[in-house]
Amino acid sequence: MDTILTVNQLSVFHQNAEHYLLEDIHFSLYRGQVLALVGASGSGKSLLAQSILQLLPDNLRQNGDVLYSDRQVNEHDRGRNIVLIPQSVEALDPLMKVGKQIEGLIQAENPHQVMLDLLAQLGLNADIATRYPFQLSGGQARRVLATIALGSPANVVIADEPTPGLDEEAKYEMIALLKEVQQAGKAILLITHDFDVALQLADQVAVLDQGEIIEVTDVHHFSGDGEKLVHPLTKALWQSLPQNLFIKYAEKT
Ligand SMILES: Nc1ncnc2c1ncn2[C@@H]1O[C@H](COP(=O)(O)OP(=O)(O)OP(=O)(O)O)[C@@H](O)[C@H]1O
Ligand code: NI
Repeated sequence: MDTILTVNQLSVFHQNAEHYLLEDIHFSLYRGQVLALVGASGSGKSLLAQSILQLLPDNLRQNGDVLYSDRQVNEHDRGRNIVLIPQSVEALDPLMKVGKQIEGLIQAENPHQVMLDLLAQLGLNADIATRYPFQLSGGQARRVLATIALGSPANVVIADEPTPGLDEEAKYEMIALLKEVQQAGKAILLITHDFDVALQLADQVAVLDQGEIIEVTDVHHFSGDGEKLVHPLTKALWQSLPQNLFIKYAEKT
């Protein structure tokens, strides 16, 4: 398969300390693939996204490799080759109309038309383009964020916690939006602590624990008793899903 993003021996640490926040991270993301990165709160998921995007806070440093198409990622890749779906519309410019912000990302001869097509594709009325971010409903906002990923020329999309605090319906809408992004041929690094969302979207799942990746595995390995999973924590994660607790209970009775 064709690798689009490779992370190799990546570490992130405090400027003045020996302590590692991420240690020896390695994985590959293939063209058109969804890799879910799961892990508990504080395990380092967002830091990993920031280090891939070269956006770490000033007090942190990184070393190791982040390769886009076999060369080191740099700031110019941001937005062009690798794009972040922000967690909320708060990441948008509050003073600029939504349509202009989407258009700004589109590299096509007629960005306005492409923007209108994308809105229509996602079931949004064209007048959304004339609104400011604060004038969007929650559902509209999520779709606008998805247009950012679809409109950008980037082949790699990083989605950091796209489904926090959403009710079931909104969660499934976000999953459907991300599927559209994937069908557009983009690779997605899906960061989530909602393991259920990861299983619905991902081809591969990487499990992060205290700054280290303990397992990268095919999503199909999450089946049965988890006998194809290697690390005890990965197995525990699988077995803790509500539907699996039910299976265990049913087997015992
Ligand atoms: N700028 C920083 N300086 C020092 N430590 C930081 C900084 N940013 C994050 N950390 C620490 O790094 C660890 C990983 O944080 P990170 O935000 O990546 O976690 P996460 O897995 O995304 O968690 P969540 O699921 O809650 O978003 C945490 O212990 C956090 O306190
Ligand atoms: Ni986070």
